[in-house]
Amino acid sequence: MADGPPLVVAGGGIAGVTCAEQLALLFPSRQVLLLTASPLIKAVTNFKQLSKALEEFQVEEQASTVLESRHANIQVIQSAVRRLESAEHQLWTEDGRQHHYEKLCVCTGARPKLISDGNPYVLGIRDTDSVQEFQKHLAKARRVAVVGNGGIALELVYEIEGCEVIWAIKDKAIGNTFFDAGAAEFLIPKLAVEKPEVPVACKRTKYTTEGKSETEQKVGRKGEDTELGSALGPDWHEGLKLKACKEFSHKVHIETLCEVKKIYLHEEFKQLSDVSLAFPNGEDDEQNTKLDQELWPVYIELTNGKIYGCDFIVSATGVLPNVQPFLSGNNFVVAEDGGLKVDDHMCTSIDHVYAAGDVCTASWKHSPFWQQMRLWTQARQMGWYAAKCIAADICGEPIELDFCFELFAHITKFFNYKVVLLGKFNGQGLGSDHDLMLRCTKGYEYVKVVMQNGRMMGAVLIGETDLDETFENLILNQMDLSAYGEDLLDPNIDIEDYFD
Ligand SMILES: Cc1cc2nc3c(=O)[nH]c(=O)nc-3n(C[C@H](O)[C@H](O)[C@H](O)COP(=O)(O)OP(=O)(O)OC[C@H]3O[C@@H](n4cnc5c(N)ncnc54)[C@H](O)[C@@H]3O)c2cc1C
Ligand SMILES: NC(=O)C1=CN([C@@H]2O[C@H](COP(=O)(O)OP(=O)(O)OC[C@H]3O[C@@H](n4cnc5c(N)ncnc54)[C@H](OP(=O)(O)O)[C@@H]3O)[C@@H](O)[C@H]2O)C=CC1
Repeated sequence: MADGPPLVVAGGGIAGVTCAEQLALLFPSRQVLLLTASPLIKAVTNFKQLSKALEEFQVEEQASTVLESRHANIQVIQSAVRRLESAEHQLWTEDGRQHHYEKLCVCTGARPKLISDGNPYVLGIRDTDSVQEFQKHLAKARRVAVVGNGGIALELVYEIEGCEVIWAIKDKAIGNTFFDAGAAEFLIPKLAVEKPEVPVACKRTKYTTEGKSETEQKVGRKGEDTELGSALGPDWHEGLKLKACKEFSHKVHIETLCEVKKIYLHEEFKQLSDVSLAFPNGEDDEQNTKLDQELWPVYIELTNGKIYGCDFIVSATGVLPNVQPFLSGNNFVVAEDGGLKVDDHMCTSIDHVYAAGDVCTASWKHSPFWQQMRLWTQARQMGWYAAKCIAADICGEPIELDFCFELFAHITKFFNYKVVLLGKFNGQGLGSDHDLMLRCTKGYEYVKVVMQNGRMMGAVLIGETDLDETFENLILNQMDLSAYGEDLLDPNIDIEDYFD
């Protein structure tokens, strides 16, 4: 192996592992060091490009030895980075060791941004440990409050069974990070019906811990330290028991246009006089009255004046990039959302330090159809592209921004529907200067396209619409579609024949 300081990657999630693997392939005779706080790493397997922008892959939690056996030049050190001395090209890990680097890529992910830190009744969901904690609480729960209106909240309210859910959202409609009110309206009826036994199959990223015995999984988990593991991802809830003690499927009560004003532990709540508790769905039935005469472990007061008792609260309120060990003594430029700012070569503001995945904020001038969202797909793409940029820098070669940053494309599943989001799917950044076209068949599909000057800028496709690839092409080629008018979404016209 060649002499000289190694190429170092910090973080064993999708971004870090993809970056390390790509570096190992690009520089087979150089040492690549992967420093990670978590004992298990996340590897992408069975990667398939479904179309120009949509991709499918599986993610496996693996022991670090599996990665080392795949790449002889990768060494994994399970110890968190504690300090970076960028001027000296060196960093220190928790185990007291010092590591020199030629190039460093920071891929330390993010952690839940909780509405209340240190409250034992407020849980966040990020990694295997936090899910186990959640499951433990849920098993005995009668009522849980979910705060937030993004990906985790959408998944949880649908997946939780046998427990009342109070869902508190800031917005008028559910799922604000992914949907508009129309799509929300389409999805809501699913909360009133039983969950199907067999979830819909959908081509997209999938999360597995296959190939590991239960013992290995236990051994692999971190101990009592407070370090975060890698983020979970698609289908993390599949195979998990998210069922509480009651016999019903869903019982979700949504409180819109409100935030959390205060959280009381039951001792504090008992001291309050003159307060009355709210009932889910406003029902003052016998059962509810009986429930609310009991003491709850925790009470949540909303800005709309209502107070609900519950067993615990899930704060599904977004993430904060894990940047702390890198900031002190270094002049990183940090974006408003707390991420390390990176340019179109994934370079941070510090020489020879790159960043990728949830920890970074893409601060280049974006393509008109792309935006950053902290998602698995983007973590993989950024990790891969960061390695290419590092290689180009070492070899003194130019490199252009990768095509994957041309078009935002995300496949996921909500409420057991396949969901595809393309481009400016919510008219992001377009102001009022855009039109919407809709096609909706209740319980079957919801199609929305965002148009500007006759060109397609984005789309939301819920259900089996088969329009993914055609719309992806129409957004990318910016064809003038004015002449087609409403025909564009006419279900009796085979749109693919027009454009393929
Ligand atoms: C419950 C849940 C469901 C999700 N569902 C989806 C989904 O359906 N689709 C989708 O696209 N995305 C989903 N996401 C988001 C997706 O999981 C993340 O965007 C993605 O995993 C981020 O990858 P990453 O490598 O940047 O960070 P992470 O996966 O968070 O990995 C960060 C790594 O850095 C390590 N680390 C942290 N600090 C240090 C340190 N100081 N030194 C060394 N190592 C450190 C951690 O141990 C970890 O290994 C979901 C996230 C959650 C929490
Ligand atoms: N299927 C998928 O693709 C999934 C993706 N994920 C990803 O995992 C990460 C974590 O998910 P999640 O935590 O749901 O984050 P998201 O960013 O998806 O959503 C956070 C939500 O919480 C709201 N919020 C923020 N602060 C508060 C507050 N103080 N009070 C009330 N609401 C608040 C946000 O509103 P506002 O936007 O107005 O600030 C937003 O609705 C995200 O990157 C997400 O994209 C997670 C699950 C599934």
